[in-house]
Parts: sequence; structure tokens; C-alpha cells
Amino acid sequence: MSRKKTPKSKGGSAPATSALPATHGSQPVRPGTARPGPEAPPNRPPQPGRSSLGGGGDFYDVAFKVMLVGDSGVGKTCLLVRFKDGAFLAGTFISTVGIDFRNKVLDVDGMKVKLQIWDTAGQERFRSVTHAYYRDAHALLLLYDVTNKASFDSIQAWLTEIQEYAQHDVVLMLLGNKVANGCLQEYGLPFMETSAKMGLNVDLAFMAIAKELKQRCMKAPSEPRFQLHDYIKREGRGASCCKP
Ligand SMILES: Nc1nc2c(ncn2[C@@H]2O[C@H](COP(=O)(O)OP(=O)(O)OP(=O)(O)O)[C@@H](O)[C@H]2O)c(=O)[nH]1
Ligand SMILES: [Mg+2]
Repeated sequence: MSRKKTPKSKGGSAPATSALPATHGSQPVRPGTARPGPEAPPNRPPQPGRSSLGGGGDFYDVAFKVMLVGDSGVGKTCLLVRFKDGAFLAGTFISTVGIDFRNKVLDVDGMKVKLQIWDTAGQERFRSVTHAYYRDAHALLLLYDVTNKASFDSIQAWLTEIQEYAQHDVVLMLLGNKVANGCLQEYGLPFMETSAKMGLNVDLAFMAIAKELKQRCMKAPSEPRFQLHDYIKREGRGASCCKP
């Protein structure tokens, strides 16, 4: 499989007024089959198959879009910054406006898997912006704050929204951020407790998504199926559990 190196890109953001993302269903974007094209403008999501998906300055074999969703204040931006930069955004809470993204390339069993991670605004007034991005997402990380019951109570509403706007085969994982004890099996989703502050299970959450996505499009018939539930149960640190 061919590999690609494209100009460095830290990420970008799309204001509430930005155009809709291009539609490509839930097909992964492989550099080897990419159409040539200019970099997408920084305030718009990249077009499928264009070199902008290669931003980040790294070679990659396959690219996927991952979206972070959940109520305002649950820690989506902090989780992404922790994953991308290994740092915790302490201090004043600055709510995301519109939508923002960062790229990161992971080595998944010898293959370079690029995740383009979209950080959405949890505030209600940006909900229509978020809706427009669901259809392009290959995976969704739904976050709630384990110290905020209201954010937990919102899970069902988020799931309803996901069902309405996302692809039917989207990979979905629930993350209880700001870590506490206990297990959650209620929604039957792969689940982990994370802490953007302490870095708990953050890399693992994204790696689990990358492994699942990579296997969905690359698995050889003889290869055993990747078990997302088993993987996060086995590899998760601290309190983590999932549906058997
Ligand atoms: N203790 C603790 N605080 C956290 C953690 N993650 C985020 N926070 C804090 O929670 C607040 C909100 O974090 P953000 O990441 O900005 O929340 P968000 O989900 O992006 O919010 P919106 O952009 O409004 O949707 C900030 O004050 C963070 O410092 C965590 O794991 N532990
Ligand atoms: Mg945010």
C-alpha cells in the first residue's frame, strides 16, 4: 500500500457559519487512492480523498474521522489536547465555539492510521453545526462528566441525535471523563473512564477506535476479528468496564 506525506497542519476550526462537510459516507480515506487536490481552506473540513487529510506531516496508510460529542464542560477539548499534546488545559474553562479539529497518526499493528479528530461545541446553540458533521464521522466518542449528573442524564438525548444524524455503522464509544469509580453497562456501548487531567485511558480510547476502524477496512479473512470490548477491558487502567 502506498504512503503519503503531506504538508504539516496543526488542525483548524470551522465557525458556526461554515459550509457543510463533503459527503463520503463512512468510507475511510486511503492515500493510495486519493484524488489530487488543493488543501481545504482552514475553516472547512477537508474534502474526502484530498491531501488535506494527510496534514500532520506524517506518512499514513489510512485516515478516519473521529468526532467528540457531549455536553458543554465534560472535557472534550481537554481530552483532545491531552491526546494530541500530552498536556492538560488547566485554568479558565473556554467553551469551544463551532467546531475544531486536530490530526494525529497512530501506529496500529505496523500500519499508520491517521485520526482526524473533530472537537464539537457542547453548547446547545451550536447543535445545528454539529449535526452537519455527523454524517462524515467514522467514529464518535460520546463523553459525559462523572462529576456532573446532568451530563450523564444527557446521554440518551445524544444517542438519539447520533442515531438520527450519524452513519448507521459508526463506531461509538462512551467515555466517563474526570474519572470516578464504578461501572456502567446501561447503554451497552464500549465504555471507559478517562481523565484528561491525569491522562488516564486517553491514548487507549483513541487507539481502541483506530484499531476498530483499521480492522473494519483492512481485515484479512483469516485474521481474527478485533474485539473492542475485550481490548479496552484488558488494557484499561483504573476503573473501566464494558458490556461483555
Ligand atoms: N478534574 C478534571 N477536570 C477536567 C478534566 N477534563 C476537563 N476538565 C475541566 O473541565 C472544564 C471543561 O473542559 P473542556 O474540555 O473545555 O470542556 P468541553 O467539553 O470541551 O466544553 P465545550 O467546548 O463547551 O463543549 C475545564 O475547566 C477543564 O479544565 C478531567 O479529566 N479532570
Ligand atoms: Mg470544548
